Amino acid sequence: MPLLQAQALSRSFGSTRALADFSFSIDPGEIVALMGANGAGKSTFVKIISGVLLAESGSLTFKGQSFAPATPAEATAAGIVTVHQSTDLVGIPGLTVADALLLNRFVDPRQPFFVSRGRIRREAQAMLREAGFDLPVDRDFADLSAAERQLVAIARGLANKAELLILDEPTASLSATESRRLYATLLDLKKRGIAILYISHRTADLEALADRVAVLRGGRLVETFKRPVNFDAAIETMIGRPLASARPDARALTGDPVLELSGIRLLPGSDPFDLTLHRGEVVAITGVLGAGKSRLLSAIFGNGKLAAGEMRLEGRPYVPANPRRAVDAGVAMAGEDRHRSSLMPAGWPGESIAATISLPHLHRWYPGGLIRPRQEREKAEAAINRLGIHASGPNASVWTLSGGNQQKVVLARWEAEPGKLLLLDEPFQGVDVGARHDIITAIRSRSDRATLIATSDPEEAIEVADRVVVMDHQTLLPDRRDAGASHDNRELAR
Ligand SMILES: Nc1ncnc2c1ncn2[C@@H]1O[C@H](COP(=O)(O)OP(=O)(O)OP(=O)(O)O)[C@@H](O)[C@H]1O
Repeated sequence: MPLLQAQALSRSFGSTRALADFSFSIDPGEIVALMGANGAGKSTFVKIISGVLLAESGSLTFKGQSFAPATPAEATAAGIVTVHQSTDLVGIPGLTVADALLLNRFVDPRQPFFVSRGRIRREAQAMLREAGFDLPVDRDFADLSAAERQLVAIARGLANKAELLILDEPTASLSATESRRLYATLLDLKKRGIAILYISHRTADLEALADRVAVLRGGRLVETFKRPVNFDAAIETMIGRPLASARPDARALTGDPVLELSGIRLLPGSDPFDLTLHRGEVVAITGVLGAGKSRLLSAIFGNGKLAAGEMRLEGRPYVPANPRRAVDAGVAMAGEDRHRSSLMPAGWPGESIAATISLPHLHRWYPGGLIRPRQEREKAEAAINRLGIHASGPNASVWTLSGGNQQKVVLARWEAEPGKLLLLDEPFQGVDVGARHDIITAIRSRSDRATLIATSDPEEAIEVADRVVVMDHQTLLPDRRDAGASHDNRELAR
């Protein structure tokens, strides 16, 4: 008997059919992946089975019983646990691993939880033992790696007696090593009969884990692929057309130097390094979380100071006092955290796609301070077509878009603009394979600027860049620091 069965589920938002006649089932101990372009309806399905949204029609059964959770608490009580990325707890000072594990209990008004530290530690240790994870309960939660935080979130879910675990892009910010650790844990849970519904745009994840891959397009289930999955065919089914060769040839470095970094120390004690970016070139920096990738990009963008070293932009000394100065000098950046740094809050006047795209350009496009809505709309329409943004139009709120489509709007701000240097920090988080390919093609077609991309995914680095450099402990790895040699870093990046 299937653990969960969905029959002809449908759900619309205004004129958008997010899910249409969607039927699906998953057995105990099975890992099924949902694959679909941005906006295909994956999250909508997950929200219906986890009690966040109601379907307009269709039905669900769970363990043979009819099932229609009206709240997330109801779904969790039945054994359906959704693991969200647990980065949100990082900002709470003094929170230990034990606290993070038992957090739901502290805030549950029906079950006040006034207990000693000793009991909190013991309960947390029991939860970790039960999950089979080895984590120190007294460590500061903020000091954990992204993979460890993910494990805390899973252990919390399992303590709720999960029978179906839903993971939405759990590896989005994990390095290859951290991802492999997570795979081993998930395969172990599978052996124990727990079913896992897995959403990811990384084919490496699906290759390692999925018994079946269910492909969605336009809210419908179009095809299910069994292991061993032919991913080329699955991707073609997902985007509805063949994907041209995904790995562009690396090009020779013929352009002039655009950015020259010499003797850079990111922190006072870290090792110095040099790096030169040439016009027309795309360079990717990869490395584990905390290696210093974001710190370097931020410093180049005028956010945060270098401990030592010199930067030159087109041959001239470059010392940006702040991001505004960096933009004026021809440097643009799309940051890692789209929610905090890139989108206007819902309900603000600037939350439309058109306004989001034009916001940072206002002082250049409208020197007189005049907003020209028509121009703004045209820019947005062009971006919607170019990047395949799934939206009702340029005036749609960015908050009604699926995660991957929000990310495309953030990229659209700079991707087609003139400039000397484009900095992208984890630019493809949540972006589907088809769209990523189109964006990479657009980025690589620019011969007038250099692009520096930070990504935790070595495969992505190899796919996008002419050169891959590896960062660790706030420095670029020795012997591979600059031009020429760096092609070999493809090997190293793996
Ligand atoms: N609250 C909402 N209001 C309006 N439209 C919505 C809302 N939630 C989802 N949609 C629309 O429903 C469609 C499906 O969205 P969904 O989030 O399920 O896609 P997804 O497959 O999870 O995409 P992604 O890979 O980008 O996360 C999209 O077109 C989205 O814009």
